[in-house]
Amino acid sequence: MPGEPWSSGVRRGPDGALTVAGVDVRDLAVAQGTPAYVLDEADLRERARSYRRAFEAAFAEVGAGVDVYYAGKAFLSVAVARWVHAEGLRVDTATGGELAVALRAGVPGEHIGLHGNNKSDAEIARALDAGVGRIIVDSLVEVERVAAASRARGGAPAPVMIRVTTGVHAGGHEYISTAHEDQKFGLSLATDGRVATGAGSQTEDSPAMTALLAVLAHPELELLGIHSHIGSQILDPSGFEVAARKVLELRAALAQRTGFLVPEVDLGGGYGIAYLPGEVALDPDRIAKDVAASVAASSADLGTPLPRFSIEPGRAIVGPAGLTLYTVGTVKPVRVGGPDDEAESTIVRTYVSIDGGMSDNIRPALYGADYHAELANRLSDAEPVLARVVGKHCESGDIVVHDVLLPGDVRAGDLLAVAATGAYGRSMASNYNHVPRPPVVAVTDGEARVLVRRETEDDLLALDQG
Ligand SMILES: Cc1ncc(COP(=O)(O)O)c(C=O)c1O
Ligand SMILES: N[C@@H](CCCC[NH3+])C(=O)O
Repeated sequence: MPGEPWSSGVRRGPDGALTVAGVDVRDLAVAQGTPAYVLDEADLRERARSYRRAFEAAFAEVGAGVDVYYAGKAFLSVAVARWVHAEGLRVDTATGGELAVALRAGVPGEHIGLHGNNKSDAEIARALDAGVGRIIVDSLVEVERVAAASRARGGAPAPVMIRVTTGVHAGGHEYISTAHEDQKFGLSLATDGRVATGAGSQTEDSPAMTALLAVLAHPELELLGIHSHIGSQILDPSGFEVAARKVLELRAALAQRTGFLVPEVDLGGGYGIAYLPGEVALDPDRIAKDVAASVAASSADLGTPLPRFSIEPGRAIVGPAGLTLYTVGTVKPVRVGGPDDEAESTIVRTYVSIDGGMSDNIRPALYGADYHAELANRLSDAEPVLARVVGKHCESGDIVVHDVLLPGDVRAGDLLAVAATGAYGRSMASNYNHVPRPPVVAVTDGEARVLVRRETEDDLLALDQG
């Protein structure tokens, strides 16, 4: 330490305690309590900058422009939206709630995109009223719904992208892979026997082509682009190139059919990070160069000029910048294997219970995700034990770290830090067992500042109408 999977501001202080951006975690625990999400601002901003610079440089090299949208679903607060926007990123939102946060942060509407497979009329209306730069349409019915909302406003045509599913399946877990056919997102590129309803065609069209034609048939809509997101926590980048090729083929086919060349292609997010020591995150420079070269080659093959591109990284910007700080409570050795009568071959796992759990990090329970933890308030030379870090919830799957070596003298009152929890931790947190959600505390140049305050029991009781 430091090094992956920790944020770049993590160090061991002279007495062995962790510091983040110059803030001692023991002071943080006293001032903010635990559990607490700790966000290293400089690290987050640097990742935002490096993605933007890498993609701008690589795409400029092949003659294309690119915009980087931060995927707010990973974690969005007003401050984070401001930081990423100040670093030249735009903001991708998935709901009216995320849109509200981006707008509160002062991100201009034209720098915001709105996603969602089931947008409400209110969300569509709010996006149009805010003048969002793009609504990413997820179904054929939504083409009509956005067109009707745009018509009702009578202003400029609403800028839309069509989200397509390319069949490319990438990412760590089925639930976070989003471009295979049998799931709820987007419109398939595969022809499935349906006949196009747009442009008087007699040929069978894919749902994706049908939707593009439907958008073109609506004067209230401006067909801005085609969108593809293939999954999340992707460590093998070849899927991005295959998916991009399929989208560019669709764009060329539409141009051949209608003469309209879609101006933008969004390649989605999904860039994988390191969660464990020894894991290697995708390198933005490498991936940007490879994808840019590949889309340039595909466009040349297809004989179409390059579109403008965009990408939507979430996890890669905020994930490694965050850690969660917990206080250890019960420590319990449990015999988990080996014949009962042969003590020397028995495996003992030490269950280390912390004061949070699946309510602040659902990813291990939901995806089997692995995390890394370290003793944070001190160093110890005690013999390591095989530990499982578990939460306080009434659920045996309430595991935060499946397997980790911790010093054998780990005890109640110690602090544990779990690395790389910045993405999809707070944003997927719940109140299971009426546990209030932890605060998000930013650390910058030796100072700590609360971005999202800790929930209280009063907050929970205030919702209960008796
Ligand atoms: C459409 C879209 N864009 C961007 C993202 C962000 O993905 P990640 O956080 O893996 O970069 C997601 C989530 O997987 C998504 O569904
Ligand atoms: N929530 C997922 C990532 C997003 C899934 C699809 N948009 C995770 O924690 O990995």
